[in-house]
Amino acid sequence: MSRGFEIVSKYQNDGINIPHRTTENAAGYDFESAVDFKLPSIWKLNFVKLLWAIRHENSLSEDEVAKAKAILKPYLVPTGIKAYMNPEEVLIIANRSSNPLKRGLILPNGIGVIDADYYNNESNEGEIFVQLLNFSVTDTVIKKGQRIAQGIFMPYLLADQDDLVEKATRVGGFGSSDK
Ligand SMILES: O=c1ccn([C@H]2C[C@H](O)[C@@H](COP(=O)(O)OP(=O)(O)OP(=O)(O)O)O2)c(=O)[nH]1
Ligand SMILES: [Mg+2]
Repeated sequence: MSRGFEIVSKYQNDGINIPHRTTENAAGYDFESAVDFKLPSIWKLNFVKLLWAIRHENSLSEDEVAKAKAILKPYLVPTGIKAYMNPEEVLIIANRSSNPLKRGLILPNGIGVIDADYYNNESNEGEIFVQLLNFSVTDTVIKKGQRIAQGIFMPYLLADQDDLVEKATRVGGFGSSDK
């Protein structure tokens, strides 16, 4: 086995491009968005009211809480891509440097960790998603095919105590191993 990318079944006929490097020595394979989307600016949130309520222990209405949660919740950008790799390798998803500068986009998880056993998992076939938040003052529009993040394959090391805990089989992502 080696490492590489495949298109997830449901996107087979959607014109998805396999992640690619743009220059000879680029470390990152650029991932494109599989959809058009608009990310609202987080400043649409009424921070003054929110802070006032927290400071003065006034409770917010259910509507206000729901709106705040919706705006502050990271958007999961589908890529239509899955990645296979050797067991002791990982794919690190990192932001593009131009994202915060030009588009106000950050990865709220810092980096994304794509595990080798995420590939072809039973719940979503191992589709890679990129978490994004828009901290700029305007909404950001991203078109299908626009590059949104980069993936870097890396080897990882095991700790001496690794065998002490029995390992489960991965069934999905985003908290699927929570008890
Ligand atoms: O930006 C990301 C981060 C993770 N994942 C997928 C691949 C990864 O293998 C899986 C689990 O990620 P992680 O272990 O970081 O998240 P978790 O919250 O610990 O979820 P789990 O309980 O499923 O391990 O989710 C993505 O598609 N994009
Ligand atoms: Mg995990």
